[in-house]
Amino acid sequence: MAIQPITEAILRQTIRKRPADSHKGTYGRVVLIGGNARYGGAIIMATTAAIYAGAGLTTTLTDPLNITALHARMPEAMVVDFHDLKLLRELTEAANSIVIGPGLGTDDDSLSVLQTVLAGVSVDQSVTIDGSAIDLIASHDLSLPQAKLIFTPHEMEWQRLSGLSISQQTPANNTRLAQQLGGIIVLKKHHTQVLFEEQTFENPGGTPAMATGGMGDTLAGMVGGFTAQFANQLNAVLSAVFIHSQIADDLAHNAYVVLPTQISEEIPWYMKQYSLPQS
Ligand SMILES: NC(=O)C1=CN([C@@H]2O[C@H](COP(=O)(O)OP(=O)(O)OC[C@H]3O[C@@H](n4cnc5c(N)ncnc54)[C@H](O)[C@@H]3O)[C@@H](O)[C@H]2O)[C@@H](O)CC1
Ligand SMILES: Nc1ncnc2c1ncn2[C@@H]1O[C@H](COP(=O)(O)OP(=O)(O)O)[C@@H](O)[C@H]1O
Ligand SMILES: [Mg+2]
Repeated sequence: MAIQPITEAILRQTIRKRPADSHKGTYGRVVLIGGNARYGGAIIMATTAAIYAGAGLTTTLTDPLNITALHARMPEAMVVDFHDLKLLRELTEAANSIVIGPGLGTDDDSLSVLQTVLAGVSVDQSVTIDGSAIDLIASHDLSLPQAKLIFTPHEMEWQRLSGLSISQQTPANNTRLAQQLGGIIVLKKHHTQVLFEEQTFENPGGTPAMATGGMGDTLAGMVGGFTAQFANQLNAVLSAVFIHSQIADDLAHNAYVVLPTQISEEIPWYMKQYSLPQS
């Protein structure tokens, strides 16, 4: 099947005016898990993006070293030590949308956290698997749960997960491996592709001004926020991918580099535009 562009029509269908008679419970409970002692910034950026993307309630499970920093930046988030596996399991089970992996790391503690999360998720939950969580699944050949799975690998992570070297990552090979894996695959690169069943979508936007650590962590948080709010999971993912790079392209008109946290701050303004009736 031909590769389809992600269009603004998909965003207008997805990001709708909020009903007046609604509350934070209406817009989803997102749980984000990641940020070890070395990569605290990754989970702070993912959490920031989920909140700016409109998640109703956001809880982050991370290394205790990151708790003060995260609270200082985003008091909207609830924050818990991810070493408490009992609480991790309880909070994960109560979420609509789970994001695991930004800055999680790949040591034994990170593996226990990931295994606890994967063991506790159910079919109705959206689970976004990013960064270190992709690497751990690939290196330990972990079995995947029945859930609405979304993988967000860059090309190197896709190589580890699929076994396809970057030069072998052709549309036909990617589709075959994506179908074997199941779920939605966001293959991040210049002109990111989103693969779902037999369909492949391509993001028309994106700029090398985005090549800064934390840009993918920000996308993962946006995907968490959008999948928690918007029922059609594929459209939620496509909308997150599109807006993420659209903001960057707009900022890059006048800036040589765009920071991930700058993207997050712009998300609500862009969502508003897509929610308005077309004149
Ligand atoms: N501030 C922070 O705490 C940050 C933490 N990070 C976390 O660090 C962990 C390791 O992730 P990394 O991605 O750095 O490490 P990886 O070792 O998985 O991949 C990075 C390398 O892959 C190669 N590569 C090839 N094609 C690529 C593509 N299309 N896009 C990106 N890289 C490509 C690049 O040479 C790059 O050095 C993740 O958990 C991630 O979330 C990163 O997000 C960076 C920022
Ligand atoms: N040259 C580029 N063109 C378009 N998008 C880019 C470019 N460089 C990076 N990006 C985007 O930035 C993000 C990088 O993701 P990732 O490598 O996971 O970052 P990190 O793990 O550091 O947060 C992806 O969404 C990718 O599409
Ligand atoms: Mg990444």
